Amino acid sequence: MTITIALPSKGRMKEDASEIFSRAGFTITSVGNDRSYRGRVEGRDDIEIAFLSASEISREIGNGSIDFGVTGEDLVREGLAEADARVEFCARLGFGHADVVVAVPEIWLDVDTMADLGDVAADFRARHGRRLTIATKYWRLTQQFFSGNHGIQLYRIVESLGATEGAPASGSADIIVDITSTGSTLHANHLKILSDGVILKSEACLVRARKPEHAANPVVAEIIQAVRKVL
Ligand SMILES: Nc1ncnc2c1ncn2[C@@H]1O[C@H](COP(=O)(O)OP(=O)(O)OP(=O)(O)O)[C@@H](O)[C@H]1O
Ligand SMILES: O=P(O)(O)OC[C@H]1O[C@H](OP(=O)(O)OP(=O)(O)O)[C@H](O)[C@@H]1O
Repeated sequence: MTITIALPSKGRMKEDASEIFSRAGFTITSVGNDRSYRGRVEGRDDIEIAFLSASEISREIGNGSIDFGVTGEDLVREGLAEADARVEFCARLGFGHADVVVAVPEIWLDVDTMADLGDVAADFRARHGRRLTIATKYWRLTQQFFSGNHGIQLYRIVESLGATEGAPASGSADIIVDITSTGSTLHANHLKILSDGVILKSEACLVRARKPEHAANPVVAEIIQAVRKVL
């Protein structure tokens, strides 16, 4: 059985992901021309490479159409219910670091923790005639964290597909859940992270779709071991 590994075709993870595989002894070349979305590993007919975007990789790993992928943990956990049952996080690769955080306007001086935010959410309708709104593209992680971990039920998610940090200033939401790496975008938008508001510390991971046939395939273990060795 051929094993398919999906690597980011563009974006911030592309170079680092290919580099790790070449250090691990898998030299990747594109099939056809440089813009091709398929590749191969030199000297290996038992491995295929697919070049996809980081978000596509998390989707394809979820439906099992690829065996391995390199993508952000945030994208996998957001894209997949029961992620740990369906995929294995084989290795954390040390790049693509980003924290998924809850951030509120800096001027909310009395709000520093999720418990404080829970109090705000409970009073919100009485004070403002509507629920607290959260701008995010991380629906699943937000619901798990607010409702599951912190018992906060009174909020409404407003879908944001870009410039999430601008939502409180523009009035389209009260607070946000988004990723941050240097913190400069939050700072520029006068937002602060709650002290216990880090939902997930994400980085690029080697992820495997859990498939029964992998147990009998030595190439699967070989790939995991070779990558772990160069970290
Ligand atoms: N500063 C950052 N901004 C956004 N994502 C970051 C940042 N740092 C690391 N990442 C991680 O990079 C991944 C997203 O990468 P990228 O934007 O290249 O992929 P994508 O979502 O497939 O791209 P696109 O949205 O253009 O299709 C996520 O896992 C995210 O956590
Ligand atoms: O904490 P910081 O270092 O400021 O980084 C965080 C920001 O970077 C990303 O946006 P980016 O401009 O990269 O665009 P994207 O959302 O399209 O990836 C992300 O969506 C945040 O807005």
